[in-house]
Amino acid sequence: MDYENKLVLAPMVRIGTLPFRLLAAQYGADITYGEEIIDHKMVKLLTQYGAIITFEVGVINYVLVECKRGRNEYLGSVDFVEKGTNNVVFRTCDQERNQVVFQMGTSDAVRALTAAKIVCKDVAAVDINMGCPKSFSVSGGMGAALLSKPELIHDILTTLKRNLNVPVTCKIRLLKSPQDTVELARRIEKTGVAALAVHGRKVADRPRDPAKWSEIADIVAALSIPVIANGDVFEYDDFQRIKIATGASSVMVARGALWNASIFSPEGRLHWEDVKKEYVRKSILWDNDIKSTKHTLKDIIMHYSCLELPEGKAVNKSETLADLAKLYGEEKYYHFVNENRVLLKSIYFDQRCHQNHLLVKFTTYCKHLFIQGGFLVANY
Ligand SMILES: Cc1cc2nc3c(=O)[nH]c(=O)nc-3n(C[C@H](O)[C@H](O)[C@H](O)COP(=O)(O)O)c2cc1C
Repeated sequence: MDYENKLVLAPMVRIGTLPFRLLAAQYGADITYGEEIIDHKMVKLLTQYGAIITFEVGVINYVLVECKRGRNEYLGSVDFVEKGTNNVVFRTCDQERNQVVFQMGTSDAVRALTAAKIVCKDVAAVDINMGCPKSFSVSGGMGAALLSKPELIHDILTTLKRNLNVPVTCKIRLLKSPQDTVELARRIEKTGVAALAVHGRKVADRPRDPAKWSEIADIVAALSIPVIANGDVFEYDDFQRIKIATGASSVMVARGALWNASIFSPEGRLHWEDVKKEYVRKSILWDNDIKSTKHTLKDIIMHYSCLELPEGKAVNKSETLADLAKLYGEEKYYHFVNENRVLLKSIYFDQRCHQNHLLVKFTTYCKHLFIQGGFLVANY
């Protein structure tokens, strides 16, 4: 993975699922971070039987339950599914294999490595979130809590770096003084990370406080690894502005992309209503989780309009992707995608039963063009 001159979609909880990442990539994002996933979601210690590894802690026998990786033949995706609940914790696909970053929340090197090993063959890089100020993260010793524990940072990053074959990075916030941030960044660089993303705000700062690009510049000047600058990029021209102001190798954008993912397009932004519709179609195509789809739509609507208006209320009331398809006039598309999924899956399985590998390969290829390409379906 190359971190020079890249436009990067920032990690965003409940937003950065597969459809949103592909949307950003379609408009020009080079690297797309997934939403933060807590390592506990990938690996669990349970006091029950029937799992992969058992070991003793004190007098109790624990089992390590890992998320199961599988190809979803319906969608053409790779799913990591929580055992027991069958909830999809992380969904990706071959199309984004070389640009998707798996971001993780962790407070423990061994657990982080166990979780990262489950996904590392399907992603371009693994990143550790060291900036989240939310109490859920900090109280669990994750996110911004790590910023005051350089030994633990070192432990986590070196453990991942030594044992994974993909680049390892982390994303930090600014510390109280520029000197402290630079010192921490230097320690992080020594762990061998491939790049460092810096959100130019301090832990106590609010999103409305201006990002401190000059303090990102101090870090860039002190390091030789690529720095990814993040904070207050709202227009395409801001990519260049922040690069010049900080000297950073690459630029990461969160809210600017959430509100209009076509921010990455050098040809200029599309109308947000069109981008939103494209997001709905991609959510249908990849059978995105309804809660996350609604959450993303509500964030977009709140920015441009108001949730109390009819569209916002209708999104709130929607219970399924079919409801959203109806709301956005995408019913034909919804039925087309779902009917053809069933058809392609049945051909695929039929042929697999006959063990005709060439036919299976051909059908998989057609399916790839047909379903994953999205454009064929989207133009329907
Ligand atoms: C809705 C939302 C969710 C976020 N979730 C994450 C996350 O999962 N991991 C993370 O490191 N930062 C997360 N952030 C922080 C952003 O990645 C980014 O650092 C911050 O918003 C500053 O960038 P911006 O000024 O371009 O918005 C989130 C931000 C937003 C707005």
